Amino acid sequence: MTKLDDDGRKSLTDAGWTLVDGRDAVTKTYEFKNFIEAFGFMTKAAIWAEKLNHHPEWFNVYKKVEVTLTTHDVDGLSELDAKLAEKMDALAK
Ligand SMILES: C[C@H](O)[C@H](O)[C@H]1CNC2=NC(N)=NC(=O)C2=N1
Repeated sequence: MTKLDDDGRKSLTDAGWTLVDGRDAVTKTYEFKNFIEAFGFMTKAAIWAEKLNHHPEWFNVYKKVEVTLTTHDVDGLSELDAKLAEKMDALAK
């Protein structure tokens, strides 16, 4: 697996993901209507994460879910982060 190229990084930031300081990773905070919506999103995202064998770092408080994506295997962003980000954005709609 290789690191995500510049076009891939631009697509992520265009989609509202923010590059993390001091780390090759992106982050986004989703806010839902309530805890059930937030947890429903996490449940669906978890199934996709297993399917892709690529797992988010995330933190949930009530209706907010903070997600950070990076690939430990390449010590930075990879195509898998782009794929999971796209999936999560679709699930959060
Ligand atoms: C052995 C297994 O395939 C790896 O540990 C997978 C699992 N999930 C993963 N998730 C993430 N975010 N990065 C990885 O490098 C990664 N590697």
